[in-house]
Amino acid sequence: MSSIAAVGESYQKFNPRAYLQNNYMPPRADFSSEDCVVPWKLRCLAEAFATGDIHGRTLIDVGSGPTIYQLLSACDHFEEIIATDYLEVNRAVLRRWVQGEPDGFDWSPYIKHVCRIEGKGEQWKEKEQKLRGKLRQILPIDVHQPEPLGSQVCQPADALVSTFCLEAVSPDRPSFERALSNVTTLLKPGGHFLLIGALEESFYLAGEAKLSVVPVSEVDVKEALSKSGYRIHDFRSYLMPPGLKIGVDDVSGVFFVHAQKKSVA
Ligand SMILES: C[S@@+](CC[C@H](N)C(=O)[O-])C[C@H]1O[C@@H](n2cnc3c(N)ncnc32)[C@H](O)[C@@H]1O
Ligand SMILES: O=[N+]([O-])c1ccc2c(c1)CN[C@@H](CO)C2
Repeated sequence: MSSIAAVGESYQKFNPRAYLQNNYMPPRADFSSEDCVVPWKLRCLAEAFATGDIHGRTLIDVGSGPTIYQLLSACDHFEEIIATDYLEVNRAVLRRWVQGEPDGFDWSPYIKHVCRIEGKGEQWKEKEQKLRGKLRQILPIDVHQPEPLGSQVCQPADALVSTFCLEAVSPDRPSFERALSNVTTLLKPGGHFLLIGALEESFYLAGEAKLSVVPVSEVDVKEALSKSGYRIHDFRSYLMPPGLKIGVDDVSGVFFVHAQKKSVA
């Protein structure tokens, strides 16, 4: 079995609820301290969109998983947001959230926090409804395919977001770079890409699943982006404090990149 096929096989055991419990509940989701990793991620995204440089008709989120936090600051700047994931179990979690089904994960602390740091006086229920209204497509994706969205005819998006996907689904660095190149075909020239990921991580747990991760450094990420024809506007790193190393992975830190796909020269 190819190493990429092995990755796909390992994801069959991925448990969304366990994944959310591990990464999106306290201690990693502690909104009382700006030093905590989840507020840091939300601030990076809010500040990137607050520049006003990133806007348009369509934004695609690559490898959404069972989470929506990564779209909260985007939803004011795009008419349509397309979420994507490899697993139906994750796409179903997102569909249930969009439909407002009661038994899902409680994202309200995240929505309240983003409304607070955006400082526009927006009510959290307003932002929740706005995102639900814009999240119109939840599509299957495979970043290892040259056309990651397959036959779904999608005109290139104005922007991409992707959080903790590429390194978590690539068996090695060449595969990581190819996946980035593949997803870049989804983005129009001049389009913006907001990428968040794990630094120097080799595995993470999601219930029964133990997923392999290709360890990447800042330099690796910058090199991959440069090879795929991006200009980097902003690159930030967060060092995972010992108190947030809770055994669910061996992540050393988190990176945030605001990159722009060069227009054809
Ligand atoms: C670590 S999770 C990231 C979830 C979410 N974006 C976040 O910020 O927590 C990685 C996601 O990549 C998805 N995935 C697995 N294989 C993939 C592939 N070949 N192409 C695209 N996504 C894939 C998984 O289903 C999972 O939802
Ligand atoms: O600290 N965090 O907020 C956080 C959130 C999600 C994830 C991590 C850390 C580390 N592992 C990745 C999967 O490779 C998923």
